[in-house]
Amino acid sequence: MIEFSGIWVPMVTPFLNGQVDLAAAARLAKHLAEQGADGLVVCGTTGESATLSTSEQHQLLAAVLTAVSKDFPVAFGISGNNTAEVAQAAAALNNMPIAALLVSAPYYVRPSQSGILQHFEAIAAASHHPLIIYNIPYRTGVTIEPATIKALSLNPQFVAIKESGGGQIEPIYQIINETPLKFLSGEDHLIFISSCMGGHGAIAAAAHIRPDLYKKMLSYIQEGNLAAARIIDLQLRPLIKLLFSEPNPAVIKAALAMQGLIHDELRLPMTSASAETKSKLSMLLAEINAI
Ligand SMILES: O=C(O)C1=N[C@H](C(=O)O)C[C@H](O)C1
Repeated sequence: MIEFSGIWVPMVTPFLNGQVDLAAAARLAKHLAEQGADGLVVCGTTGESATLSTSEQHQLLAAVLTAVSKDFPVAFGISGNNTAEVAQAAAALNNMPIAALLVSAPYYVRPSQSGILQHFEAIAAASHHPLIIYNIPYRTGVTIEPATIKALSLNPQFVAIKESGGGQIEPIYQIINETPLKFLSGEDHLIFISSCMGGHGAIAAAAHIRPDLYKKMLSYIQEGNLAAARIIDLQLRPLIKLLFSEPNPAVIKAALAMQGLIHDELRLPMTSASAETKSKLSMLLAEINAI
């Protein structure tokens, strides 16, 4: 039984000379599992999935699934703004041993809440996998309102939500208290707060670096030791801020390159972090013993 809780890492996609670096992806997946991540997401936002062909996405998924143990959960991100195509893409993954699909709202076209509901229902009908709803309005252009999330949660195929709603507290309360969904923060700087509110963890790109610290913070919160959890939160906060100071995943890739895990390469239109950010980054990584 997969627990959709704890600290999941939406993996970057390593590149080498313009190609997906499958060996580095496998190495990174293994490293994150050994460092204590509770699960991985392949082809999330951080995975630059918008620049990957379907065949590259599937090869990447296969490389990651082969690198980790059979019972280690790996979710896969799908998105799109043509419901029939996204449902077809979901159905194509029905035989893959993945833990769940992470599905964002249709981007760019700004549908009504009824359209969003029907989009998710069509994907659920096409898929044999559990689904994680991904609410990220600053990227898609549309918010999945709490009422829509509640309606979707009546279908047990929807198991969790990754909430990146910009930090408004009221929807977080409503989702945690009025739906059976596992609440996973998609706002890395709000993991402490949302977990104190009853959230179940996070899908956090920042947790590429020292996932063990995020897990420790979460278990202190669950034990009611808020003072100890706050110390970790305060320790992580400057790094989280820097990791998102340039378009993600530039700074995270720079950090992983400093750790010797991947090459510091992105696909256009994404670009590498600036030299100034990299010099601040090496200091902050050293402070938390990450390099
Ligand atoms: O890929 C993800 O999943 C995440 N992406 C977010 C973003 O870049 O918008 C950040 C979050 O940590 C997880």
